[in-house]
Amino acid sequence: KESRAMKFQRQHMDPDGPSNNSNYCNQMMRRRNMTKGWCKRVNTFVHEPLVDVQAICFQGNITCKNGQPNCHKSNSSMKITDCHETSGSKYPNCDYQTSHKERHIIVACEGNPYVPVHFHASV
Ligand SMILES: Nc1ncnc2c1ncn2[C@@H]1O[C@H](C(=O)NS(=O)(=O)C[C@H]2[C@@H](O)[C@H](n3ccc(=O)[nH]c3=O)O[C@@H]2CO)[C@@H](O)[C@H]1O
Repeated sequence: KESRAMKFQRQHMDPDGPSNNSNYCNQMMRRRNMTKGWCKRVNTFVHEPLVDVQAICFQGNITCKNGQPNCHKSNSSMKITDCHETSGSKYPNCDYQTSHKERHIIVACEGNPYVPVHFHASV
């Protein structure tokens, strides 16, 4: 069974990306298994080293939108790609808009070791 930490890495980590093509999201959403059963509507990939994203758990602690106390905001902005399902997207042909950005990211952390388990938002 996939751990929540590994699920976070599968869904959100791409240190070597992004290849600058507009098809990045269509490729990566399939490759990372987020188009099975339904098209995941929104997903962000982070293009920073895993250790830098794991370090966020020890940076700015903030309350999550859902009231949980275990969210953390990155000190610095990070290279990310936001994937948003297009209006024309129809399962199983999931279609995404690819947007490369630099943003501070907010993750939720859990466990021992205390690691990211949920991508909350980018600001
Ligand atoms: N405090 C917590 N502590 C620990 N765990 C917590 C906590 N809170 C939730 N979980 C858990 O996380 C799991 C999960 O999948 N939550 S999810 O909201 O659906 C994920 C969102 C995110 O993947 C994506 N998104 C969204 C925005 C964006 O910019 N970029 C972007 O990628 O869209 C998804 C839907 O929004 C679920 O098991 C929930 O229990």
